[in-house]
Amino acid sequence: MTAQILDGRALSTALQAGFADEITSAVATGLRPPGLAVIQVGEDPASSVYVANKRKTCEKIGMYSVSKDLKADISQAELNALVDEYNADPSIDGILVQLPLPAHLSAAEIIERIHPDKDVDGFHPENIGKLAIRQPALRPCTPFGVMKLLQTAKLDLYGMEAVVVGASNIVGRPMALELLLAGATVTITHRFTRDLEAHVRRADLLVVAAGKPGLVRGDWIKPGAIVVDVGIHRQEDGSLCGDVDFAAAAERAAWITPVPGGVGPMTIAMLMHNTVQSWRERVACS
Ligand SMILES: Nc1nc2c(c(=O)[nH]1)N[C@@H](CN(C=O)c1ccc(C(=O)N[C@@H](CCC(=O)O)C(=O)O)cc1)CN2
Ligand SMILES: [Mg+2]
Repeated sequence: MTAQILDGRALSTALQAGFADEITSAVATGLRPPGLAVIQVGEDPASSVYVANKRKTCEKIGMYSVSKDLKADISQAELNALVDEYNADPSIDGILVQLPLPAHLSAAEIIERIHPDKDVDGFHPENIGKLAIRQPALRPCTPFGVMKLLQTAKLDLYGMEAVVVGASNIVGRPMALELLLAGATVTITHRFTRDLEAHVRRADLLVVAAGKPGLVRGDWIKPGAIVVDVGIHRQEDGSLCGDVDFAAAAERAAWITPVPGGVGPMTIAMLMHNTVQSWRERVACS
């Protein structure tokens, strides 16, 4: 078997075209465009690539974006004050602080500081709580993007054995909540899981977000499974790879996401989705 590709790059491009049309039409009628504030602290090279992609995408679809590149030694109080400014700014619909932050800063504190209605990353406890109890919310972009990819491929997850590898606040945990909402039977594995291979072997749907290149071997994949790889690692030759041995996994899986071109571009598409959603609600109320 050779797996069909879940093409996140193509879907992201299509979604962006839809947002661009909506924004162009709204602006033509005199409405302001959606506004996104993108904050980066320090110069982590991978973060700089992602932040540049986010800013470029805003420009491409006609979204207003403000960029703040802050020195790595900025204080928590200064960062909080900047978020307060954007919380109060009526031209801004979404605020994102790129993670990870330097060690002296608290991600939890800054995430809670962002107004839940402008939390386009969907990381605020209010938004995560709403996701957990099936209320409408701004949803974390990576898991939301994975769901959009699966829905677009018309993959019905109802009753499936879903295994999520990794329990981070930004991917693994909200991913498990999304899959539960979609009717899957969900297992989350993590660093204390005793027999990862046994869990992976019984997965009809496997989502791997462990941050370890090549962690999941191709021969662990259940024949016919859906494999979603959230990992991104730059190799010595400059190429990118995921947490799953792609070539071997693609021999057994029915569907698989590539790295690059799978989940990464969907994260950006859903960030645009969330910002447009926040903007729609704000302009409708103004
Ligand atoms: N505030 C946030 N920080 C982080 C998030 C997040 O959603 N919000 N997620 C990750 C990084 N991330 C988004 O910020 C992200 C990762 C990867 C991509 C992407 O487009 N990847 C491309 C390859 C890009 C490359 O050349 O390196 C792909 O997979 O095709 C976008 C966003 C952690 N931090
Ligand atoms: Mg609210």
